[in-house]
Amino acid sequence: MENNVVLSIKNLHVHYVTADATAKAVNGIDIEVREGEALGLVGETGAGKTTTALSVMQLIPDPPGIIVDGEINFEGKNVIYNTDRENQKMRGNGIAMIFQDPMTALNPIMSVGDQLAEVVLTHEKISKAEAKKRVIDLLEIVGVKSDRYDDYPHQFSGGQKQRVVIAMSLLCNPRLLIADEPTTALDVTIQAQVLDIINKLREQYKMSMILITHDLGVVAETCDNVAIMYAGHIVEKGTVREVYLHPKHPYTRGLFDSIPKLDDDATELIPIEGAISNAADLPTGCYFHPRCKYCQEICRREQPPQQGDAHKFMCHFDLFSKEEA
Ligand SMILES: Nc1ncnc2c1ncn2[C@@H]1O[C@H](COP(=O)(O)OP(=O)(O)OP(=O)(O)O)[C@@H](O)[C@H]1O
Ligand code: NI
Repeated sequence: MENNVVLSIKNLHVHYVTADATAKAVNGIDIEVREGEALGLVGETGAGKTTTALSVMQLIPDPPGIIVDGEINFEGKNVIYNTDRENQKMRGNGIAMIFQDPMTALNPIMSVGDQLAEVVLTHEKISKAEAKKRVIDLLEIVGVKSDRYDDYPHQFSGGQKQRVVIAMSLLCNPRLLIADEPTTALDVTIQAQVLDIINKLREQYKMSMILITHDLGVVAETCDNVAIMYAGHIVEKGTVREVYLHPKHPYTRGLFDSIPKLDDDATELIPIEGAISNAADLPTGCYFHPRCKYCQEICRREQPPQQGDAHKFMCHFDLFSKEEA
């Protein structure tokens, strides 16, 4: 693998095609994730974050979803051409995904211990006793006591369920964890605990991670790099430090301006003025232009180029570098 790149997405385009509309959910994004790196993927609702994650997992519902163009290379292999069997293997011990709602991952009519053991047994040739031991050990690590092995999902609180799901996603030592708003459904105090667990395990297992969230504070605490997504584009990306200290895209600026203080608890994004564009009816030129207070004629006409090297942004202008100098 070149430079320890675990995941490399190139020029990915994903549409949802229905009888009366084509929603252009992802419109040519590039993402790279290295060994051990945590990348935050941030953007308002409808930006295309989950679609990106599902594309990597090869779980886009088809129909209506279609990967129209691009590459998704995981450990050097384009997963778009995977067979079902290869996908199963990849989801077994290559990439794991944690969904926002833990119940999508848990079977309500099977005890938690049994379903986790089953995950291990379908992917590895080990004995039932060994599988059970692995499950109990991992449940302990995420803070679920072993005497809950035979309990059913409905007997767990929301936070406990999400711990179980985290344990489940790590059973087969994935190289990449995709966490899609893993704490949104939880109380604030529980959120911090769950993030702590994810962080510790990530270090312990040297996992890479893509963390999808609306919460810029969570990204600051958890991630090395950040990608800001808007209407199916990555409009800005770089190290958390660079992007937070020197945001270069008007949209990123807007996101930070909408937060009272970064060290405040209220880091949830407050929507900036105007609504995100309808993916089935995207504007001409720069997709952000209808909401941009710096909009010029060229922005209505032409899609902006990518600027920058390590810190990239997609804009016709470089509006904020001067004021910093
Ligand atoms: N199954 C589907 N059929 C049709 N359109 C869809 C489908 N799933 C998503 N879309 C559309 O694709 C676009 C991107 O949706 P996606 O769920 O990827 O956004 P997101 O960034 O994850 O948003 P959120 O923060 O709300 O989870 C939206 O316009 C959405 O309406
Ligand atoms: Ni989503």
